[in-house]
Amino acid sequence: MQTLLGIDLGTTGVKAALFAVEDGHVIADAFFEYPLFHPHPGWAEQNPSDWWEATISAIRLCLKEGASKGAAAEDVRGLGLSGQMHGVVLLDSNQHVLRPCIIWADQRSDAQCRWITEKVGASNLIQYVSNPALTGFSAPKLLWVRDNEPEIFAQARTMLLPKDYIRYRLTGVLAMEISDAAGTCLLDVKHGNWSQEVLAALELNPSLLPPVVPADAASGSITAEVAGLTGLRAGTPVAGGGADNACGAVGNGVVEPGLALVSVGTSGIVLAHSNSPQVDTSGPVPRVHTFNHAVPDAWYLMGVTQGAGLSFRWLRDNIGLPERALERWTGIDPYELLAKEAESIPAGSEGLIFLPYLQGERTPHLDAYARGGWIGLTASHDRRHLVRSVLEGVAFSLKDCYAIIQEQGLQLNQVRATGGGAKSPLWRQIIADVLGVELVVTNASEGPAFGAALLAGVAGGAYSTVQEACARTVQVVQRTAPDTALAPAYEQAYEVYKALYPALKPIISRPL
Ligand SMILES: Nc1ncnc2c1ncn2[C@@H]1O[C@H](COP(=O)(O)OP(=O)(O)O)[C@@H](O)[C@H]1O
Ligand SMILES: O=C(CO)[C@@H](O)[C@H](O)COP(=O)(O)O
Repeated sequence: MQTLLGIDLGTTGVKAALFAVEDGHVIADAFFEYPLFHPHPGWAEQNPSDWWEATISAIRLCLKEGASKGAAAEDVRGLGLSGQMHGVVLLDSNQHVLRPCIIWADQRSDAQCRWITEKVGASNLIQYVSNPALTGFSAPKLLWVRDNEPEIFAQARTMLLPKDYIRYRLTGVLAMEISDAAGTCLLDVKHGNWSQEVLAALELNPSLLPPVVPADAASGSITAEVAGLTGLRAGTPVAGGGADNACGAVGNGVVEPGLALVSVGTSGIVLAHSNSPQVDTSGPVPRVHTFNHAVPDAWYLMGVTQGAGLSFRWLRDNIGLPERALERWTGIDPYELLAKEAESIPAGSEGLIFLPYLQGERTPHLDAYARGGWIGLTASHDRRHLVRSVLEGVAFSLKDCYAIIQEQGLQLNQVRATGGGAKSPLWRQIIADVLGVELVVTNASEGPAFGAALLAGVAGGAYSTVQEACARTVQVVQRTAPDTALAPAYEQAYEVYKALYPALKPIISRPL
């Protein structure tokens, strides 16, 4: 059987999944977690060596399960990589990692964002890279290292993004794939090459950046050493792959105008496919990002909620302790138990509002220092209200993203839902109700790993284009219609939610 292997290097862990070329069905999968470190409030780091070990373990386990079902490792036609965006991995002249990766969620580089904006000029920056300087992006993180760890920066010869580091370990090739490179704030997103203007203004040596490679073509192949470690055939092609959100879009068939994606992972996003690199010009600074898609000559507009699934995970780990304990004995998913409790509370959580700004916020506030919280607590609220209000608060933040995307004049015919949070029927329903739109779920249960595998299929010639790959393999399996009877309750709660950030900004937006 001809197969494709997709790897998704997420924030929580890495997934490897094996798919049939013919119809995209899942043959086997494996998932390994790794730690996330917060050495200071607002900082977020991971160890590339943890990613690498987990990736090898996931590939081995996935291929073992595949072999037991008749899918031999030697028949893997190609491997595709997807990963969390924006993280900075620095390598020295021997390609050794110099420090832990500063990941997308890290908020330490606000001063560097202001410096970039001043040096390049706010409007020039939009002209050159189509996006403002935000703490989430890579360039400010790189400059933070230059400003604060000069001895490490002096040794740095190459900057890679998380999944591109895994590419290097799998193939020996140093490259940055285009949809991920778009999130560095150094890529000319309109033309798909490094912005020499921005590099010069920031006094960055262009040799730090590896070549930009396409998403749907081979970028290298599995080395003999990795073949020995995993059972893959040496020489198996490794496609460029894509940023996790771009691969999530491909895996869900969001590869043409009119389609949008809502993803509830650690972060939450709303993205819409676009055939041009259009930028949000309705405010002083673009509040949604313009990035290259993993589809050639296409882009997407994307709004980001920094703490979507993160908020629910925080609640599970700090308030859902009984459910966590029960999980150890019964294996029952604590998220499901907590969501069950929330079902008994009416829409709007009886006036309790949660602000999900646990690691700052991007869309719409672009505020690295924003902090979260509950507002409106009364003695009649109980734990169930806490849970429901978290799910609703994340949905309100996604509505902020969706509203700005709608303002861009893109015709949106269908919104597809994906990510760990979208597995929950209650959370999906709340998001559909709050956005006032039907949410469609596809068979892409493996999310970005599926998209990455489809890109490998295009690279290896199994499919002629990304669109053809999606047409052959992606199907709609479920629809969640908005409950119009609940619209007034949610609209009322959203009005309060929207008023809270500006009112509380002087108190909740303070350097950490
Ligand atoms: N059964 C579930 N019900 C509701 N939310 C869930 C469930 N399982 C996972 N999640 C949410 O999904 C998040 C992880 O999503 P995932 O797409 O795996 O994230 P990432 O790509 O960031 O690692 C968790 O933080 C949690 O909030
Ligand atoms: O920073 C962004 C997008 O700009 C995040 O979406 C990261 O790409 C991480 O994604 P998840 O791990 O939450 O899926």
